[in-house]
Amino acid sequence: MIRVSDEGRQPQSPVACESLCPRPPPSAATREQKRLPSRQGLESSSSISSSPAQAFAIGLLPMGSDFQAIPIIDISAFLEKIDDPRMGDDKELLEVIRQLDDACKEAGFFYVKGHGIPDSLVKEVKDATSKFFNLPYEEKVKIKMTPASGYRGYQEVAENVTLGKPDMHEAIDCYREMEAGKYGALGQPLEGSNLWPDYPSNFKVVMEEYICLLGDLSRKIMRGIALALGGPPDAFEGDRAGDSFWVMRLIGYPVLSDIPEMQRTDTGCGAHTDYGLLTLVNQDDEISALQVRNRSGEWISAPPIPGTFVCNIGDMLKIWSNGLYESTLHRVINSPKYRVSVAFFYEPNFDAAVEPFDFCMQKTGGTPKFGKAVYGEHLAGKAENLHSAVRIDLVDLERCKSA
Ligand SMILES: N=C(N)NCCCC[C@H](N)C(=O)O
Ligand SMILES: O=C(O)CCC(=O)C(=O)O
Ligand SMILES: [Fe+2]
Repeated sequence: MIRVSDEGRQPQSPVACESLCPRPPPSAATREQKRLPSRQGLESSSSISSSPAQAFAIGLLPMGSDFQAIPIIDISAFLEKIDDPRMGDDKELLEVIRQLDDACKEAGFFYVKGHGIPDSLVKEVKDATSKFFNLPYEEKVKIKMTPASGYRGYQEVAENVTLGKPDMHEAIDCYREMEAGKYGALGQPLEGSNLWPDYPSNFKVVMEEYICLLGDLSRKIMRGIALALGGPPDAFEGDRAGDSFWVMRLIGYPVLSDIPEMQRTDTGCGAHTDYGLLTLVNQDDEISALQVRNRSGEWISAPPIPGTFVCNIGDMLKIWSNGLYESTLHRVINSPKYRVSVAFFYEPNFDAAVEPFDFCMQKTGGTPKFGKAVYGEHLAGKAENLHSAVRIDLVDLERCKSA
């Protein structure tokens, strides 16, 4: 494990971030770039090639594939330009957008490198997470997640359930904080302040800085995805995800032998799709346990690659793209060593109405493949299922214990 000092650090804010640091409204110049780069530009950049990957981009092959590995995309050139109104004819930017389009169509998963988040911060986040999970149980439950905490805080092993089966991980869940009453009865169950542990002492500062930077990085990647879909760069801004109801899960996967036998199941996290727009996973550097399912039903490994985040598409992007992009099933297998992973979910606005974009419908037969969803309803449905399942499992466990 990398040694990181616990000294309090001040969040540096090189960029303005939603919900933690106020962002200035987009300038007139930014607003004007709507139609750039042109779809023509994108399509001609794809159609000159005949490789299978590029054929996906122009719709010659059926969507999805039996991918055997997750593509890696270097976004460094793209990051510098994606907020620049003159980006329209930039070749490097168009190339990254083409790669994003291929990856979203083929796998729904990709690694990003050259993302600009300092390596030291990426490590510090994992290190603080691992220090917290190393604490005795009594310490960890001081920030226990309950309905009263707005489902924010610490969940112990087996409390999270996927498809009725307890997951072999512990976690801290954080959500974007919202003003009481802002989203009425729908938002009320998730109202509350995030619960931060006292130890390690830099925990809150490090996490808030990280959330701020990952929110901005995600917004930029979503501008690229909007262009890849053939839409305006700000398609996911404003009412859609301009006020993202982000989620962060700090996760620890113990080795099976450290879990009481009667509690054990065979997965760290059962097969699922993510709920929102885009997930960025900061994986343990050493352990390969994340797996992604391809169209043939094979589980393809997404091993850690230092200096990258694993990105994947959520259910709401599948709807907005009218199925052009899929939210791919993935799972985490039990690992031979304690594994830490930090997932940042960049989600739509809590009250975003999600329905297929016209520009995506035009590419997919002209009719909507999905009905309209409200993101907060989708999320509340998930949370409700998870938590009713938790109660049932705990009752069962108590029964086992007393039998
Ligand atoms: N916000 C997200 N995506 N959280 C990821 C957890 C997914 C697993 C969960 N047990 C489930 O069944 O959904
Ligand atoms: O632990 C991981 O690598 C991924 C976790 C995940 O898929 C999730 O929390 O949604
Ligand atoms: Fe996931």
